[in-house]
Amino acid sequence: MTDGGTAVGLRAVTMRFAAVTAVDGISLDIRAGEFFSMLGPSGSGKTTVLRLIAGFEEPSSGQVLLNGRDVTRTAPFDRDVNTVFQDYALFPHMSVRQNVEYGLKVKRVPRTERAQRAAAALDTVRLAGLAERRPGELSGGQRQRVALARALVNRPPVLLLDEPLGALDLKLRLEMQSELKRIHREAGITFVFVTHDQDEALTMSDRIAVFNAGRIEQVGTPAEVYERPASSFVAGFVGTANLLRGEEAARVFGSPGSWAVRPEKIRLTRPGEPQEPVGPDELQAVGRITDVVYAGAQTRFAVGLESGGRLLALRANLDGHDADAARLLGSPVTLTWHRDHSIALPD
Ligand SMILES: Nc1ncnc2c1ncn2[C@@H]1O[C@H](COP(=O)(O)OP(=O)(O)OP(=O)(O)O)[C@@H](O)[C@H]1O
Repeated sequence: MTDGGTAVGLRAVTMRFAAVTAVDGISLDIRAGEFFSMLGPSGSGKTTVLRLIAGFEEPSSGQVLLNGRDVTRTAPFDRDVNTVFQDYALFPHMSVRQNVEYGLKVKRVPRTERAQRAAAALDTVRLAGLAERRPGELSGGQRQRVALARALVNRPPVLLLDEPLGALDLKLRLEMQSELKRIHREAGITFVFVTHDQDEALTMSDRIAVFNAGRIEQVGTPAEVYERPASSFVAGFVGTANLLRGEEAARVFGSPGSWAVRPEKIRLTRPGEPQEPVGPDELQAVGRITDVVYAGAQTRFAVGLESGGRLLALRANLDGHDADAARLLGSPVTLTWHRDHSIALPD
């Protein structure tokens, strides 16, 4: 299934709810086998797009294609997709195994095959040992795995996941992120994953669509979206933008417009500190530290530039000296970065 064909296609899809345009003319191709994330702030239309793909909504205009077939007016149960929701929606009175088998039973799959497929799905999510428990006897992460197994047992070519990790605490969330990646690899099917968490999208996805107000601002690999954001919105939503505009930008970047540079690309040095030689392709700006945030592994410095504007710089806490970095407030500093890391933005 990783043949790179198109698993899901959207053609100029618009969805209006009374006065609200939730989805505004979106076109998109999701390739078979990819881990595709839809990332954006609350209300940007991600869930609505997922529901349009699942068939829970019919678009006001445009087309939805699954595996090349127009399914715009096809009922959800006639579409080759399964959805995993954030709230799991498990049956509390059934065992884990019964929950997983339920969909197959409805489809009248014979008992032996049902048992085999449920066992395989529970193996995939590493829950084989808990098959006879009820959902109430499981942790949040385990319940999420049951929900996944229940979808995987149908062997859908496309799995839709709506913030499936949203209810988990941070540690469990990180664990489930790598579990989901493994399951995606092993199942070899297309995952369409909705999240508002940029770290989650960056670490898990083959490609990301960044949503803003019902439109897609950029589709690209995590590195493309992070290193080469297509708009100020993307630069700000995925990572820290460090945006300068107009005259302030012109003085630092050498030409007007909107420019950004990622904080970790900036070298911060104080007068008297040993300086690496400044290369011909490096840009520099001078200013004073206006804020210091010690964050353990790294320290975040806000620097008010002499030429106007503010840039954030990150410094890895390599020698532990930043533990008392707050004393550096007000210190003059020089910021240096390679011009390849200057990002010109169209807006
Ligand atoms: N059934 C509905 N009736 C009316 N408005 C709706 C309906 N569903 C969604 N909307 C509106 O459409 C817009 C997009 O909603 P959607 O749920 O798709 O956003 P989202 O990006 O998934 O947000 P979140 O991350 O909060 O789930 C919002 O303004 C929302 O209020």
